[in-house]
Amino acid sequence: MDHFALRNGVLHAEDVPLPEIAEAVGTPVYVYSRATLTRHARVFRDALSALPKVHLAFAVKSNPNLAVLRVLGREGYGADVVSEGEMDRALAAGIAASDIVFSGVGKTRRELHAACRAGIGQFNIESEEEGLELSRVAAGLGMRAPVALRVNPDVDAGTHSKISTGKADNKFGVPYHEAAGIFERLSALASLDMRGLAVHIGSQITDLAPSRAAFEKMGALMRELRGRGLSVTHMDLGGGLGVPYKSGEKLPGPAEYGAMVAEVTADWDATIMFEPGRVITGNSGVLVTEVVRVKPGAACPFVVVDAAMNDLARPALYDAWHDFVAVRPSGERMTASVVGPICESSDTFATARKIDAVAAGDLAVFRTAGAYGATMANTYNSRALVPEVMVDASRWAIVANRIEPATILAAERVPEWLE
Ligand SMILES: Cc1ncc(COP(=O)(O)O)c(C=O)c1O
Ligand SMILES: N[C@@H](CCCC[NH3+])C(=O)O
Repeated sequence: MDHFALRNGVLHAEDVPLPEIAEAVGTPVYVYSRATLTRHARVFRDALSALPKVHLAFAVKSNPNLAVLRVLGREGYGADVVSEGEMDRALAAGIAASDIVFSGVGKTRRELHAACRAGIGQFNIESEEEGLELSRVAAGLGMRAPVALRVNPDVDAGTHSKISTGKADNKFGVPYHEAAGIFERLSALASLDMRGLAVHIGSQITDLAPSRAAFEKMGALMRELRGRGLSVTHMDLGGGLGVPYKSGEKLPGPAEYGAMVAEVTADWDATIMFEPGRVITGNSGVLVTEVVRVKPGAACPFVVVDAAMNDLARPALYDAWHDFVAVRPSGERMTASVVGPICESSDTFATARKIDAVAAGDLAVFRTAGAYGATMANTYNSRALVPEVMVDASRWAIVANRIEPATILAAERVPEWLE
C-alpha cells in the first residue's frame, strides 16, 4: 500500500494533502510517512522470521532524522552507525547502546573511546590496525570490546560503482584470504571479544545472486574459524537490499531476500545481524518542490524547480532516477528536463523525460527520497538546509527545521586582520 497517493486529484501523505504542508513550511521540504516506515520495518522483520536469532540495526546514514530513529527504535530496531554523531543520534532516539553496531573504515581514536564508554553492542572493525587500536582503547577503560571483523569478499554487487563496497579494490573490510589469520591474531587480545564476522557488499542491490555469493563465502570463513577452535557467534550480513525507484519496477523484495538468507544460513548456528537502510526508509519519503518556471530548451523545455542537487544529491552523484510527479496532476503529459537552480549542469533531476505536465507555481514531488535524501543535503550556493516533516495519519509535524542561509552566515567570522 502506498501512503503517498492521490485523493480527489491531490497527492497526499497518508491523510494530509501535500499542499497543506508546502503552504505552511515552504518548499523544498522532505515529507516522511510514519505508516510507511512502520510497515517497512515490520515487513523486513517478518521476512526474516524463519531465522532463529536475528538482530536488526537500522543503517542510520540512510535517514538519521531523530523522529525516524524514534519510530524504528520503537519497532525494536537497533542502529548501525558510522560516526560518533550517528551514535549520539541513535542514543538520543532511545535506542539502547547494546543494540548499536559501529561500522566504518575510519573510526577515530576519539570515536572508539566514546563508543566503548557508551557500551555499544558491537564494533565492526575493518582492519587489523583498527583492532589493535580498539584493544588499546578498551584496555585503557578496563573493558572488553565486542567485535566483528568486516571482511571484503571480493564480490561485485552489480550496483553503481560509487556505492559498491565488496570488491577487492574497495576500501572496505579486510581481504578475504587474510581474514582468518587476522581474526585469530586479534582473538588473542584480552581486551577484544572477537565474536563474529561482518560483510556488506554495496547499496541498492537489485539482484540477490551477489549477496548469496558473499554470504556463502562468509559461511565458509566462519566454518574455517570454528575449525581453528575459535568461537563465532554473530554473523552480520549488512544492508544493501535495493528498492524500486521507477513506478512498475519489479525487484526482489524482503521476502525473497529473507528466503535466500534462511537457505544460506540454515546450519550457521549464529545470531544473524542485518543493517538495512534504504529498504526501510527509501519509499517512506518524498521531496516536495515548487516549479519556479518552465523555460524553453534546445530539445525540450526545462522545468526549473526550487529543489536542487544540494537538497537531493543522488541524481547528480549517481545518475539516480527519482520519479517526478505533479501534486495536482491534470492528466496532461509533457517531455521535459527537470533541473534545479544551482549553477552547474549536474543539477539535473531528469533529462528529456515524459512527466506530468506542470507550470510555474505548481507543486510536484520526487518520490522515493526517504533514504540518502535529507541526510546528504548541504548548503551549496548558500541555499537553506532543507526542512523535514513527518506525517502520521491526519497529523503532521516539522521534524527538522529549515536552516536559513542567514543562520549559517551568522556562524562565520571575518578576523580583524582581514579588516
Ligand atoms: C556498513 C553498511 N551497512 C549498511 C548500509 C546500509 O545500506 P542500505 O541502505 O543499502 O541498506 C551501508 C550502506 O551501504 C553500509 O555501508
Ligand atoms: N548514498 C548512496 C548510498 C550509500 C550507501 C552507504 N554505504 C545512495 O544514495 O544511493
